[in-house]
Amino acid sequence: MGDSCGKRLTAPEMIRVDASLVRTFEHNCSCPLDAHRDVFAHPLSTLIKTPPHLLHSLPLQKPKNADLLIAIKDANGAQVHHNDPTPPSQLRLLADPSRPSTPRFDSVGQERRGFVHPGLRIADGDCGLGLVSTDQIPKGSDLIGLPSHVPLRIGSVVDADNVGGGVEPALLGLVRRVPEELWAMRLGLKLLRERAMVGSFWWPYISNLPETYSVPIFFPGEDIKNLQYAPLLSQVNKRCRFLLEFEKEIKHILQDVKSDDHPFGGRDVDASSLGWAMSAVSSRAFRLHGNKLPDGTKTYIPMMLPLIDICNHSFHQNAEIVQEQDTQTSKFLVVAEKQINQNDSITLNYGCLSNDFFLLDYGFVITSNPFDCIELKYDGGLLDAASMAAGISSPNFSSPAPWQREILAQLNLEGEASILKVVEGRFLAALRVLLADDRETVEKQNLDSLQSISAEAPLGIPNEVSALRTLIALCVIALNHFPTKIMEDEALLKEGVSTSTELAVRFRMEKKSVIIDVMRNLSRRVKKLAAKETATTEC
Ligand SMILES: C[S@@+](CC[C@H](N)C(=O)[O-])C[C@H]1O[C@@H](n2cnc3c(N)ncnc32)[C@H](O)[C@@H]1O
Repeated sequence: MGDSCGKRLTAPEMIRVDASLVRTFEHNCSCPLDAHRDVFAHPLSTLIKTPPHLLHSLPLQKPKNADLLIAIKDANGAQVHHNDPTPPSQLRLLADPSRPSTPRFDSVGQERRGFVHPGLRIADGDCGLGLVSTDQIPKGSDLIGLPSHVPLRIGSVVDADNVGGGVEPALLGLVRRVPEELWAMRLGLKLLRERAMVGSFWWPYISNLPETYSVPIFFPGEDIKNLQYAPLLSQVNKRCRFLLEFEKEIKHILQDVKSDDHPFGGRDVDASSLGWAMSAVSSRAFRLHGNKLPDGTKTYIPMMLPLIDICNHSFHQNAEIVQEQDTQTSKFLVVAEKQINQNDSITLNYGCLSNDFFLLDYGFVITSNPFDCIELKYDGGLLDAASMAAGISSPNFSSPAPWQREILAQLNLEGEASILKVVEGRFLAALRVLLADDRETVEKQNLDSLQSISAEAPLGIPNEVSALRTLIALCVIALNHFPTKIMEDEALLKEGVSTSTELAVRFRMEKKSVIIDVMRNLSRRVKKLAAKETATTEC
C-alpha cells in the first residue's frame, strides 16, 4: 500500500526509556494498575464482549462491466444504454483528443463536458486502482476536469435539472434519520437509490465501484478484537449497531410504500448493502463547496467525483482538487501541484488524519503516520497510579485542591472523564498544575503557557520532570494494555494472514509505535531537564 513501505517499526525492547522509571513502574504495577484497566478512552473489556454481527456480503445485485467514461460522455446529453456494457478490459481513461494542451472550461459546450489529460492512464497497483502518468506533466497542468453535474451528491445539479430525477420525500425522510457524524450514510442512501434505479445517470460510475471494502465493519469478529484499541473498537461497534438498527428502521418505514414511490425500486436494503454504500462514500467522497446560497455563503457538502476518486492518497501529494466557481455552478479540476514524472501515481491528500480515520473510513493504515495519536481517558485515579509508578510520592490527581479544580474547570477537565490525546496541551497543563504545590507560582502563569508543549518548564524543572515522568508512566500502562508486543505482531504478519487480520495487526503495531515514540521524546526531555538542574545546582 502507498505509504506502507515507510520505515520499519522499532520493537519496544530496543527503546531506551528512562530505566529507573520502568523499574519503579514494574515494581508498583500489580496493585494500582489492575484497578485502572480502562486506560484507553473506552473500556476494552465491554467492547469485545459484544462483537457486532458483522456484515459479510453484498446482497444487492451490482451492475458490472460498464465503461467509466460513459458518465462523462453523457454530460454531452447522450443516452446511456445500461444493457450494453463495455467489457472491463476496456475500462480506462480516454483522453479527449480535441484538448491537447491544458484545457479550461471556457465555453458553454466545454462546460458540459469533462476532460482527462492525455498523459494519464488507470493502473492496478498496491492501493487498488490508481491514476498513473505515462508522460512528464508540468506543474500547474489540469489533469482531470468534471462539469458540475457529474458529481454524485444529495440534491445535486442533476436533480435540479431533472436529468436524474429529484430526491423523493421517502429518500429524504431516510436521509434525515442518519446522524450528522455518519454523513457518509446519508450520501450512501442516494448511492443505493441510484444503483437501484433503471436508467440512472450514475449507473456506469456505480457499476465500477469496488464490491467490497476493507473497512473494519466488514472484519470478522476475531479481527475486530485484533485491533486491540478501545477507541476504534467503540467506533466500529457504533457503526455496526447503527447499520443493524437502520436496516430494521428502513424496513419498517418502507413496508407500505408503493413501488412507484419506493426509493430503492421496491428492493430490500439490508445492513450489508447499507454498509457497502456507507463505505463506498466514506472511502471515495470529498467534502467540497456546494452551490452558493442566495446570501453569498457557501456550504460544504460531500460528493462522489467519478474519475477523480481513482486518485490514491499521499501526504506528499502531487495533485490537488480545485473548484472553479461562478455564481450558478461549480466545476471540479484536478491540477498538478508539482511536476509529475513518467510512471508517477497521481495522488491527492485525503487529509491529515489519524490511522483511526484512515482505517475506519478508507480501510487502510499508514505506516509512521505523523498524524496518528493515542487517546486516553483523563482519570484522576489512573494518574495517581501512573505518578506513583513514576516515583512521585502522594500525588493528588484524584483529590485536587479547590484552586487546582478551578484551573481544571478552565481546561474543561472537570466532571465526566474527558478523552485526551497523548501528548496534548490540556493534559500537560493538568499534570503541571496538579503536581504543583505552590499556588502562587501557578497563578503567575496564564493558561496558554501552562498548556504549552514547547515551554520548557513553566512551573520549574522539578515540576516539569514529575509531569513528564507521570506521562511516561501512563504510556507504559497504555503499552501494557495491548495483549501483544510489536515483535509478536511482526512474527504473526510474517506467517501470512488474511487482509483483515493484517490490517488489524498493522493498526495496533502503529498505535504501539506512537506510544513508544512519545515515550522516547519525553525521556529525552526529562534527561535534558535533569542535566540542566544538575548544572544549576553545581553552580
Ligand atoms: C478514493 S479511492 C482511490 C481508488 C481506489 N484505489 C480504487 O481502486 O478504486 C480510496 C481507496 O483507495 C485505497 N487507497 C488510497 N490511497 C491509499 C494508500 N495510500 N494506501 C493504501 N490504500 C490506499 C483504499 O482502499 C481507499 O479506500
